Amino acid sequence: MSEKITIENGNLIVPDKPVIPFIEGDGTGPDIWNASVRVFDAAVEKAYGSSRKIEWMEVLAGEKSFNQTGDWLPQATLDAFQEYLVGIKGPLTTPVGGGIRSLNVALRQILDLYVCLRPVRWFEGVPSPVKRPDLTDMVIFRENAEDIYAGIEFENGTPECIKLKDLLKENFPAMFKKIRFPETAGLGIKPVSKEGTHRLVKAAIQYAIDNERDSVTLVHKGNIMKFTEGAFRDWGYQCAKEEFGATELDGGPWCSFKSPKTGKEIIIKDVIADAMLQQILTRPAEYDVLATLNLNGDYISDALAACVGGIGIAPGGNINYDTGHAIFEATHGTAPKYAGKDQVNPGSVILSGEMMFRYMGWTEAADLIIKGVNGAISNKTVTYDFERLMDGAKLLKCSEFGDAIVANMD
Ligand SMILES: NC(=O)C1=CN([C@@H]2O[C@H](COP(=O)(O)OP(=O)(O)OC[C@H]3O[C@@H](n4cnc5c(N)ncnc54)[C@H](OP(=O)(O)O)[C@@H]3O)[C@@H](O)[C@H]2O)C=CC1
Ligand SMILES: O=C(O)CCC(=O)C(=O)O
Ligand SMILES: [Mg+2]
Repeated sequence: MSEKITIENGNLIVPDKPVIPFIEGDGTGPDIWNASVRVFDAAVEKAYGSSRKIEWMEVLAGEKSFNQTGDWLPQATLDAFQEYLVGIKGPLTTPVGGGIRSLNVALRQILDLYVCLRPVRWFEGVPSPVKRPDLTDMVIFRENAEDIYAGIEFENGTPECIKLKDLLKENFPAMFKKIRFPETAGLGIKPVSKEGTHRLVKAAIQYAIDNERDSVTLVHKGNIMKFTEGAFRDWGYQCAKEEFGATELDGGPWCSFKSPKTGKEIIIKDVIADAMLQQILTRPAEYDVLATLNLNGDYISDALAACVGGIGIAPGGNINYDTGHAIFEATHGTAPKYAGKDQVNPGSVILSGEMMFRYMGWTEAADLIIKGVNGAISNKTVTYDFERLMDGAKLLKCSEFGDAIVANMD
C-alpha cells in the first residue's frame, strides 16, 4: 500500500512504497523526466527487489499546467508537495522582463525551502575546461527565500513605483539623491534577515560536521552592500560562534571549532563574491562547503558546474530542514532549443534523484545511481554535451544515456 513520507522529531519516516509528487517540467523537461524515471525505478528495484517502490504522482506546473487548467501553479500542486513532503521537478520556464514571475522561486518561497543545496564534484572522465577538475569538490548552500532574487520589484511608471519614490524623497532625501535617473528608474528591494541567514548558515555548518568537511566559506559582497551582504557575513560568523562554539583565529573574523563528530577543526571563513568567482578557477582545493546569498549562489552554481563538465550533471535540492519538505531539481533550466529532441543530458535530474534517495535514507539506491553514472561515463557512452569534448566517445540520446546508466548498475 502506498503511503506518505512523514517527519517525527526531525527524522523522516519513509514507508516502503512512498508517494512522490513530480513535475515533468517545460522545454527539455519531458525528455529528461522519461529518461530519469526509468533510472530511479531500476535503482530501487535492483537495490530492494519488490519490497520497495516509488509511487510516482504527477502534479502540474508551468506550460503543461497552463494549457490543461489555465493555472501556472495550481493549488493542488502546492497541496501535494505540502502533504507528501518530498518531491522532484523538472525545470520551468520564466520569461525575461515581463510575464509571470518564476514558478521555481514561487515553489521555494511558498514551501519555505530555505536551502538550495547544490553539490559540485567531478566524475572521472568528464571533459572539463579546467586543467584539474578533480580539485573541485564543493557543496553550495544557497539561501533560497530572500535577497533581491525574491522579486520584490517596482516597475518604472507604475503608481506603486511613483509612491515608493515619493516616500523615499520625503523620508530619505539623501538616499533618494543616489538614484541616478529617478524619472525612469525601476526599483528592487533586497531583504536579508538575521533569521534567514542564521538557519542557512547553521544548515551549512551542520552539513560540514555530518559529512566531515574541512571548512565553510561565507560568500558575500559585503564591502558594497553593507547591511544586506555584509550583515550576512557578520550573522554567519555569529551563528558559528553561538551554535557551534567557534572561536576567532588570529583576531578574527575567521573562526574555527572542533567537529563534535571527528574532533577535527572546521574553519569558518569568508570571501567577497567577485573574488570567489576567480578563486573557484585558481584555488578550488581551498574551498569546501560554501554558504551564499540567493543571487550569488545562483551565479556560483552555474560557474562551478562548468568547471566539472557543465550543467548537464549539476544536481540540486531545495530543502527545509525543520519541516522536512524538499523538492529536488537540476541546476539547469529548460534549454528550449533542445526541447523534444531526446538529446540533452538527463544527468542533472538523475543525480537530483540520487540526492533525493540519500535524503530519504535509501542509500543503496543512491549508490547504484552513482555506480551507473560512473560506468556510463567511463565507457564513454555519453550525450552530446560530453561527446563533443571527449575523444572516441559514443554519442547517445537522452533516453539512451538513461539506459546506459541502468546497464552499468550491475
Ligand atoms: N530551476 C529551474 O527550473 C530553472 C529554470 N530556468 C529557466 O530555463 C529557461 C532557459 O534558461 P537558459 O538561461 O537558457 O538556461 P538553461 O540552463 O536552460 O540552458 C543554457 C545552456 O545550458 C546547457 N544545458 C542546459 N541543460 C542541459 C542539459 N540537460 N544537458 C546538457 N546541456 C544543458 C545548454 O548549453 P549548449 O547550448 O552549450 O548545449 C543550454 O543551451 C529560462 O526560462 C530560465 O528562467 C533556468 C534555470 C533554472
Ligand atoms: O526560476 C528560474 O527561472 C531560474 C532559476 C535559476 O536560475 C536557479 O534557481 O538556478
Ligand atoms: Mg540558475
